[in-house]
Amino acid sequence: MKQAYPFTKMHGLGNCYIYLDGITNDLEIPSYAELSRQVSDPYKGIGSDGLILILPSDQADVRMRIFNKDGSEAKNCGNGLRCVAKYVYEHQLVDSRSFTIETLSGNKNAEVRLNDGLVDRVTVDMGEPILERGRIPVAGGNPDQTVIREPLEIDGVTYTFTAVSMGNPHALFFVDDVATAPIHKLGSLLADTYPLFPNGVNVGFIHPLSDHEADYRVWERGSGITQACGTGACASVVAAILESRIKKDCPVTVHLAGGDLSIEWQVTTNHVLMTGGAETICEGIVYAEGAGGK
Ligand SMILES: N[C@H](CCC[C@H](N)C(=O)O)C(=O)O
Repeated sequence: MKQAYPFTKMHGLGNCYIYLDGITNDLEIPSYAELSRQVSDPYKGIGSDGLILILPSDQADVRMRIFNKDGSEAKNCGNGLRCVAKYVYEHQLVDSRSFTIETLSGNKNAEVRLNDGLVDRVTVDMGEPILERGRIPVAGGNPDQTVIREPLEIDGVTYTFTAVSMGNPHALFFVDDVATAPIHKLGSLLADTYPLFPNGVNVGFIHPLSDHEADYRVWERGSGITQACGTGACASVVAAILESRIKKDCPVTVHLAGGDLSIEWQVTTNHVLMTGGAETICEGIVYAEGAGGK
């Protein structure tokens, strides 16, 4: 039996999700994975990169769960966190401009900036990057070591990548021009079922332009090419610093297809700060199977 659920469609630099507010409304949905596949479909659904749930939390001010277009659940989502922060502030679900959001990769501190009473920019402390091979994870090798400039041969061509997790895994390939990056070839091969990445991987391409600027494009695990990836922008700056291509501890403007993010890997805290916009596109009602979500 289908039930009607209020939704809000939001985007962070064009990385759009369907948001369901499980604080204000009772969500009884048998499968969030199936709902994500349904709402993400541009023809039979609403059209998005996935589904994000805003839920009560017993360890933070609110909780975020994020499902990719294919229904897989991820542990973090930078663009999603900024949109969740905008939503919960503007709907008075939090009572301060600074608050915490629980994710499967830990609690994240968010701070919103207002313009005429609405949130126009959000800074999220994305926490410390995870660099150990076994925790990213990347298969093989020494699980305690980092993965920096690792060779990967595909069809007779040797690529090199650096791997970073922001709670979700990223493989970063450095290129001379993101417009000619092998995003389809490597993204479609590596993102979801390649043995080297047991949990899949978000495949990113970064072109450092200076110590303070970089171009970045992404093929996301579970969603394919998206306009932007917040965790990926964080991971790309970390990878560029690990490869000594840019200096640590200064904000880097990362140019993504859908817009810019400011990313800073702080020396003092070892945390990565992400600052950028969040937009509300529309609100509506989606009809989905009801009863008992998980
Ligand atoms: N596809 C990602 C989740 C969404 C991350 C991205 N949209 C962001 O803004 O960080 C994964 O499976 O790890």
